[in-house]
Amino acid sequence: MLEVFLVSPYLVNGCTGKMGKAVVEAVVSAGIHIVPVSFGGLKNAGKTVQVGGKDIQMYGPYERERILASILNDYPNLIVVDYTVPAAVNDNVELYCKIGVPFVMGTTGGDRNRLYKTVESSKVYAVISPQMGKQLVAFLATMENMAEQFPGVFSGYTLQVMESHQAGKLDTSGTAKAVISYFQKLGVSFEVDQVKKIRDPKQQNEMVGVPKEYLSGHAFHMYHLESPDKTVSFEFQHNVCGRSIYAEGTVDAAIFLAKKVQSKADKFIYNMIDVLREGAMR
Ligand SMILES: NC(=O)C1=CN([C@@H]2O[C@H](COP(=O)(O)OP(=O)(O)OC[C@H]3O[C@@H](n4cnc5c(N)ncnc54)[C@H](O)[C@@H]3O)[C@@H](O)[C@H]2O)C=CC1
Ligand SMILES: O=C(O)C1=N[C@H](C(=O)O)C[C@H](O)C1
Repeated sequence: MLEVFLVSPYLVNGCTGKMGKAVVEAVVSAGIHIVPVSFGGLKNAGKTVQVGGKDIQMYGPYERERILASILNDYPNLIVVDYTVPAAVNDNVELYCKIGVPFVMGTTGGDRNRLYKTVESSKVYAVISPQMGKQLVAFLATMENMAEQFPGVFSGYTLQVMESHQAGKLDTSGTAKAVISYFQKLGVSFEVDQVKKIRDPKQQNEMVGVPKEYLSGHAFHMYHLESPDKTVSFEFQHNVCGRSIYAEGTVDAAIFLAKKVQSKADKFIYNMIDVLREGAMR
């Protein structure tokens, strides 16, 4: 039987940011309709900006409820994509849940426990993940499997974590936090505040090896494990330059979510491992 699937229009919040722009461009090139509205910070409120060849009307923190409700009325299949800032995560999720609009949350940080509680009590469909890149999601899934199958296998090992991102990144890597949670299940004693964050472009280029052209948009991660007697060590690295891997994954997440909404799936909250497992990443 042929699958009947209505392509949903997407509204991308934070569309003037690095990820917001990359996602709008990926959505446009996938031939999906962009709703020409976006919620951002105060700086752009009231402005019309050009992103991905579209004129997009920006709104600040005020009037958001009225605007989003009216957009959902005009576009009942709407999917919201959020790439804003950690400080906006919880307010945004509360708004999406209040209005009842399905959303993809790519923004990291904020109070993650509160975020999940809000979504759980609202029965709004959502994909929430600090990492949208297909191969990186597969790495997270592998770590999750190892932690489930061999809990405690790295007990006594010491862990060092380094992450380097563009100077403007406000929080500690959400991906590193996820990986650390798996290492904790594997028996390693390590807290997120022990992560070495590198935000200085000179150090990033000279010490970490980030190419100069990607200093303004990169995500390099290194995890080094060592046995108590220092005779055994492990190192995991994932280094990403640019934004396209996440933008493509976000489009996959939004298409996946639209299908879940339209099929009235029993489960409401998904992560990218769910999207990958269902074969929904191109
Ligand atoms: N899930 C994933 O795979 C990825 C997640 N990210 C996350 O996405 C988020 C955004 O990253 P970038 O685009 O690099 O940041 P950015 O700083 O380039 O963009 C942030 C955007 O948020 C807007 N903004 C500022 N204050 C706001 C507010 N109060 N409400 C709504 N919008 C506001 C800014 O105007 C800007 O458009 C970060 O949390 C980052 O960690 C980034 C890359 C991949
Ligand atoms: O801010 C970024 O750039 C990134 N954020 C995500 C995170 O915090 O894990 C994903 C990737 O590291 C890029």
